[in-house]
Amino acid sequence: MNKFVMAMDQGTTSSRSIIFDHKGEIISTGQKEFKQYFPKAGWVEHDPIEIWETQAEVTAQAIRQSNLSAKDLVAIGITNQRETVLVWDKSSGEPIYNAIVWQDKRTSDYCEELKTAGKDDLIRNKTGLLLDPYFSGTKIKWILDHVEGSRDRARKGELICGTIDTWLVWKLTGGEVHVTDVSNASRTLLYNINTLEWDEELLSLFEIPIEMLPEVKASSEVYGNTKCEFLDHEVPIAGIAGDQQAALFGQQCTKKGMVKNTYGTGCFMLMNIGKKPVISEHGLLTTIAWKIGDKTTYALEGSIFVGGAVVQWLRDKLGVILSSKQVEELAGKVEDTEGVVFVPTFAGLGAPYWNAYARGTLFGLTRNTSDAHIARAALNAIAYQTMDVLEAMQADSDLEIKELRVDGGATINDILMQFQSDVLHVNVVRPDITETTALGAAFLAGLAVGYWEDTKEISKFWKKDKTYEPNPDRSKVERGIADWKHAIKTIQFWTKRD
Ligand SMILES: Nc1ncnc2c1ncn2[C@@H]1O[C@H](COP(=O)(O)OP(=O)(O)O)[C@@H](O)[C@H]1O
Ligand SMILES: O=P(O)(O)OC[C@H](O)CO
Repeated sequence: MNKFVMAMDQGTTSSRSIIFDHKGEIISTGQKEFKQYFPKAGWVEHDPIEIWETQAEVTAQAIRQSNLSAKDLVAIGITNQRETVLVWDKSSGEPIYNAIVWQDKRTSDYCEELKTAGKDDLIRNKTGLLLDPYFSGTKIKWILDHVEGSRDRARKGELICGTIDTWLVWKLTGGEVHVTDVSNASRTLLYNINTLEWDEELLSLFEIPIEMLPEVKASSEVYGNTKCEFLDHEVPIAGIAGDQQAALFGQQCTKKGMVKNTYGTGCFMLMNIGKKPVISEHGLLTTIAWKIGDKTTYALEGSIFVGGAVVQWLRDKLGVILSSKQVEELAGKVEDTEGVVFVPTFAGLGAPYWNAYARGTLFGLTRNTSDAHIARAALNAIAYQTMDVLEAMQADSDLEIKELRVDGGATINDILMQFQSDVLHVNVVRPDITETTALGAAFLAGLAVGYWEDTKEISKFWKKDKTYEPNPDRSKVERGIADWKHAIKTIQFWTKRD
């Protein structure tokens, strides 16, 4: 078939557009990093215009590179960094404030207030989430509280809001379509995952006018056609999913009990739990994986805020490596960390501990500690955090996980992947195409327009690249795990709330 599907993958650090063929293989890719803004300690913002412009640029780039035109695309699927949210003027299209990013902690104190007021259970039962600044709801409230007159304007329907999928669809359709999908809505703290509706009680709690929210749709359907100059032909936008849910779909974890972990800026482990939500008792989130037709699939999720970002920190702040790739060479200079434990909680502790105030800490330094030990400890920390989440997931689901499918930028690192398998004592399997997030969005879009018939057809495209098998000798790894658990307890103890 001489037609193709494009996925737009708007991530935390870069915008990507990828064209796939009918076999799910990559034809071309455009990618561009954009600026991160850190206006205060714990605050993270993106410029929505830069997000849109980089996405437009990489889309044009991917089309150019493939020698195709927009006419050759049957559909576009959108996948996005989740929870990051913005508010904009409906008539002018101007954002009224920067997008507040998922990593941003400015609403920590407000979340604590709500916890003290006993709102945890209400939130958990309706949304599957927790009171943490990670999610969009308190960020929207912050914008409405701080941009003068904005709440009134929102009530009058002059201002609208959305996560990044909503912003991109709105821009792509020339301001005509204001929608999101269930997977993104389920990250806002405002969406009831049982009734599949915006929840009035929560909207009133956060003082967010319903008029400003997008319409919530399935993850695989035609939302509208593109109307923008860099695409010389109208293309249906036919798939939307948050990036971690898209990766679950791209990894073909379509059966209950299947699990994937994505190693990007953060790490996100998701388990397909089937057609009914299960509320976690071990610090995980319940979220909507996707909705296809009238069938909603749910997932349990463990969100780790700092994954590959610790490698960026070694590169950009510590300066011990020049590129992320070099971390493997540096860490490979030593056999182990010599007792150094690095807990890189630069953005608070996520699952399963949830402590928004925790900050990064290095333990066990000696006169012999070198940059190589710290680099190795940084990689180990990614694996240990994943272990904590997997333990919680096994406890919640009563399932023993035998295989972990992995993807994302950091899975290229053999030291990390082998250590991950050793620590978890399960096979870690990396697929041929590690761009599973984009692939998942492409699948959702292609299914909606009949490019692929059903999930059975696309399941054939998942191919294994490499399996990392655990080392049977666990003596050394057990010692490291004990040190890690001790470090996590110490961090919780040390954390100050001023
Ligand atoms: N060889 C490597 N070893 C470990 N981490 C790496 C390596 N190469 C890239 N990374 C990390 O992977 C992340 C980028 O992965 P990606 O999937 O593109 O993330 P995102 O979608 O969050 O932007 C960065 O945080 C980077 O530091
Ligand atoms: O952009 P990523 O890949 O770092 O993903 C971010 C997550 O969606 C945050 O929940």
